Amino acid sequence: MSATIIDGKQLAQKKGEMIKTALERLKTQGITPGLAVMLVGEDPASETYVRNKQRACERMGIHSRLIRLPTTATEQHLLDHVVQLNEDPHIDGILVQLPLPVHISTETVIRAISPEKDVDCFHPLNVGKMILGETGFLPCTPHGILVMLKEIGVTLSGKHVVVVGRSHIVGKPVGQLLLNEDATVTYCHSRTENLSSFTKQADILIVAVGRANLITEADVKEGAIVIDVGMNRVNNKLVGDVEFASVRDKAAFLTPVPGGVGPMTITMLLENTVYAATKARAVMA
Ligand SMILES: Nc1nc(=O)c2c([nH]1)NC[C@@H]1CN(c3ccc(C(=O)N[C@@H](CCC(=O)O)C(=O)O)cc3)C=[N+]21
Repeated sequence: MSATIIDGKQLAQKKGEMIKTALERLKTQGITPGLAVMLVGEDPASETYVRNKQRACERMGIHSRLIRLPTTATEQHLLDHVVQLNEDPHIDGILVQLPLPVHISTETVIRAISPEKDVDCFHPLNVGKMILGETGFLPCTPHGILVMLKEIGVTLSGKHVVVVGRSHIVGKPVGQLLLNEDATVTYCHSRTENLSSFTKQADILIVAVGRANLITEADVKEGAIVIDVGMNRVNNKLVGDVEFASVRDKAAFLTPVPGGVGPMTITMLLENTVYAATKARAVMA
């Protein structure tokens, strides 16, 4: 069997059209949602991601503002900017690109972002609401994955989802989102013993570790759905955490890297920005 490749780029475009319609409606009410992105330092991967986010905003007609700070910026300096953005009526969403330099506390900076403008859904208040299944922001990458799974029409209720990785940005929240969809969720991570014995049980395998080719065909059940969240640069080429060529012959569905989860992440960020704007300005999108 050769897996159906889930085209994240195409799906992101399709969802993008819907967001565009909402934006046009907002425009007629004189509203242009605004997103502020803060980038500290010069990490080349972060530069690429931020550029992609900005381009997406431009394409959609979302006002975007990039705030660049040098690696040497102090935590207070960053916090001052966050406070300013919290109060800025033109800004509906604030995203602080991670990772931050080690001398800055990520936790402190994220807590400083107004929960109403937290389009990443990283603030503890929004994380809590998400876990409780309350309405509000959903984290971008996990939400993008959920949308992909819904698009292929899989029933999530009762399915065994195995998540490899427990980061605050992908692993932990994606498991919680799928738990809310009545999936049975197993978390694996760097300390898991006999990883393969778990991954082979997965109906849906989500890999978000950051290690090229960690998962091979031997780790996957025949007919599984495999979602690859990895972004690894190997010999100047972007590859995921899943060995694409071999897993493709065993899985029923597989997401590519690039062109899978990445583009969906950006589209969900735009959706959150529009959501923030409609909430803040008490209008219907
Ligand atoms: N506060 C914060 N929010 C984030 O959402 C966030 C972050 N920090 N730090 C880093 C990760 C990573 N991330 C990606 C987004 C898009 C692509 C993406 O568009 N990828 C393209 C390829 C990009 C390329 O060519 O390098 C693709 O997969 O097709 C990748 C990775 C968001 N993150």
